[in-house]
Amino acid sequence: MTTLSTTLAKRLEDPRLFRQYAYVNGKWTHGEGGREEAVYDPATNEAIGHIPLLESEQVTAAVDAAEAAFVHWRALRADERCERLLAWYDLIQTNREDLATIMTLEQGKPLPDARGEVEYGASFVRWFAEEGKRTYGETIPSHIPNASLGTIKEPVGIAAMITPWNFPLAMITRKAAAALAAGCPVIVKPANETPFSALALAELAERAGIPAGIFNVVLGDPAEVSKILCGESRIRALSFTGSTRVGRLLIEQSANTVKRLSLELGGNAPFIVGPDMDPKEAAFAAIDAKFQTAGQDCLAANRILVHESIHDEFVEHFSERMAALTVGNGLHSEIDLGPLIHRQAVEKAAAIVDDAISKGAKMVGGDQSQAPGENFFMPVMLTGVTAQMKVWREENFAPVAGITAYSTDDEVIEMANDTEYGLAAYIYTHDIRRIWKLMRALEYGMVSVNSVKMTGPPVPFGGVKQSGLGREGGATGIDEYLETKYYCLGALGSVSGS
Ligand SMILES: NC(=O)c1ccc[n+]([C@@H]2O[C@H](COP(=O)([O-])OP(=O)(O)OC[C@H]3O[C@@H](n4cnc5c(N)ncnc54)[C@H](O)[C@@H]3O)[C@@H](O)[C@H]2O)c1
Ligand SMILES: N[C@@H](CC=O)C(=O)O
Repeated sequence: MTTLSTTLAKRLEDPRLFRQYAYVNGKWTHGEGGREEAVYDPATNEAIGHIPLLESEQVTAAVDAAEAAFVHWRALRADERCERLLAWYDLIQTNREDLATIMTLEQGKPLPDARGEVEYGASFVRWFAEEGKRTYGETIPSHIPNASLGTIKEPVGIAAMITPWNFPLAMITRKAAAALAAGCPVIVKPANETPFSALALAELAERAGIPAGIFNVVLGDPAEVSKILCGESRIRALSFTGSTRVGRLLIEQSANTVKRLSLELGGNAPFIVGPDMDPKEAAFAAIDAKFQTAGQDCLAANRILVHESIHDEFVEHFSERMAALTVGNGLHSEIDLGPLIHRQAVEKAAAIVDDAISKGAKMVGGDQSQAPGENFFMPVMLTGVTAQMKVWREENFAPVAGITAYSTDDEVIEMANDTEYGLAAYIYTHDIRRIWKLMRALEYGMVSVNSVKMTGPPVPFGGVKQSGLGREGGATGIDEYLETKYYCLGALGSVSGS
């Protein structure tokens, strides 16, 4: 195995958080076939480390380990699991700076954003540590003489998690903490672009006293590993965050084993600005909603729909503010946008911009000769975008903002809903009737009114249409990992009220 890269070695207070192995059954594991893959810092294209690609038997060994460990983990009291999860939470917080550094190096996002993600990811661990103590069943008024009826909640079983590269830590903790709190062992397959955050979480889980076999990280060829996880009948729940394309594939592959599926898929968020808004305030909010994580966010405001009466002023403020955004290596200070994850993402963004221009959109910004490296993409504003353009139809996952004008509420509702996606939508207006009308008519799982920030542990995060199935976080997030067992206790004798 290749040695720790000098960049990382120098930067971490605790170099043991940087692991270049898979983590199976409490052991750091290399690939038995000798296959490995390099992981690159997208800002510099420097290899920051290597990961092993496990053989299929090694992935199956993770399932064996989880199966064996399940017996003990589910038997713990909820408050005992809570304590381990809180210890994990504390360790994540204590090692925040190292975790943020690892994340910036593998994902590219600016260090302050990476610190924010570590906090955000940790917050799910604390939330579910507590929620695990509240997995109540029900008492059901009986319709059967002399019987008592009710439900209890039981862990669904081994849960597999396949996670994306854009939020390499929080997308794991939002799933894993819920499953662990429910009493389920977990097998995580992170994106190969960003495995080191997942492996650091495993190191901290071990230190927190989470037993061997309960939190596993498998690495390998994504299609190969996912096929095994989907086809494994002992894995009872599969939680995936990623593209709708891969989500569809996983649904197909899981059909034979009839698993519980939780899918957090792509988004194509509309950002609607009403005629009563201050165009500057709305433009600044739209900038925040579009350009975080360099636009590589499922919540990114892709289609900005502005009332015609304030459109031109809005566009002016938007372009002024966009021009002030700084693009560079996320490790440097005062950076707003880091690189895209790899060169293909840059090429895809360029193709989306070219397509829009060829169909009549006007471009502001986007002088790519100013890009500080080959994976960087300078932010672009496109005005006059239409439903025929890729920028409207596809999730661009890049700093490309499409803006267009509308004239009536009914028109903007139709425009906003004109997509296969239904994850999140933003509304900016202070008119309560308009807010209510739009909020009810928008076909989205989450609607945020006059606020860019909408997520956090208490929130049922998830989409409708082809943006996914199920909800993560909130009071219901743990249900994705619980089965309801109904019981009927018969022949109890006659008890009044039974
Ligand atoms: N709804 C949400 O909560 C949410 C959150 C974050 C990201 N996302 C979505 O994730 C996407 C970006 O992430 P991404 O590019 O990593 O997504 P992706 O679908 O390409 O990859 C996600 C995961 O699937 C794996 N994968 C890739 N190809 C596979 C295959 N053929 N078979 C099985 N697994 C495969 C990857 O290794 C990774 O672990 C965007 O569409 C974004 O909207 C959604
Ligand atoms: N920002 C999202 C992740 C989407 O890419 C979240 O908060 O979960």
